Amino acid sequence: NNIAVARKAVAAAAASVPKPDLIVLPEVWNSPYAVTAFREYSERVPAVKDGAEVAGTTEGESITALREMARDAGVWLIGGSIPEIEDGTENIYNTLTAYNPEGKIVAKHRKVHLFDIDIPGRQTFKESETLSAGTWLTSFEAPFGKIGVGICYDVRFPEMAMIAARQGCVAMIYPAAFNTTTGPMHWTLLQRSRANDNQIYVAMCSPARHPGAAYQAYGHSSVVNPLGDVVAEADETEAIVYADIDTDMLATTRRNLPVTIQRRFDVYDDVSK
Ligand SMILES: NC(=O)CCC(=O)C(=O)O
Repeated sequence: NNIAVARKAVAAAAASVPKPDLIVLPEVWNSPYAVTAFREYSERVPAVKDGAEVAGTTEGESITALREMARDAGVWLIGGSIPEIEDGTENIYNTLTAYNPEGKIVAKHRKVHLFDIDIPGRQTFKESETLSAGTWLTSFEAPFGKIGVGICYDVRFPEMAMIAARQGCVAMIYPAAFNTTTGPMHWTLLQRSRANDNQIYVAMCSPARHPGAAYQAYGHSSVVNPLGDVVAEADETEAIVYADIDTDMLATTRRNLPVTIQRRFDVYDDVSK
């Protein structure tokens, strides 16, 4: 089943030399990516406050498995996302959890921007038919730098990445599942845009394409550096991609092209007005 596949992939990534500090899984890896499946595959996810789990909350089997994967491999893990069912409201969210090498949850993000699009004859999807939207932005501190997270369609909203960069994040990481219509159009462009605008690393991790699936994932997990160069990219088949987060390279980019300190917030009006 999918938990066994994820376990094997995390163990394989962790066994590579040099051993990675951080491993990332894709969006909705424990369920078909279908609005009709989210409730059936949903699980409880512990609450997280100020980077620590709130004691006494329950969790489903995928969360328990993700803890074990992080702990067994001794790595930081962004555990992709799974459908979450919320205690009390029974609302469903598309929820990401991140773990430290002790298997403790350090961040919980609910997809803020729901994927509701209609490109006639090509791609129609309406997450809001069964999902509710998250209401907060999420980042966590790790020894290799502060990491901001979003989920898939969140990458289209530049404000999220800009806020993360301004709060000191060195990377934005998005578990994602674009499709064969919007993937070729925008998958790479969006990552390069978020990276170049903010001079940070940007990574997106996708499920591999599955010929039998109703939703054809684009694949192409990739990593883009602060100059906007693609430094690692898979194709549409199952793969593990590796890249370094080089904070010296990030600093050099910002020194050579100092846009991060040249912004004119005294001239820009508040974009939300
Ligand atoms: N799962 C998603 O949010 C898909 C987003 C997508 O394909 C896009 O084009 O944006």
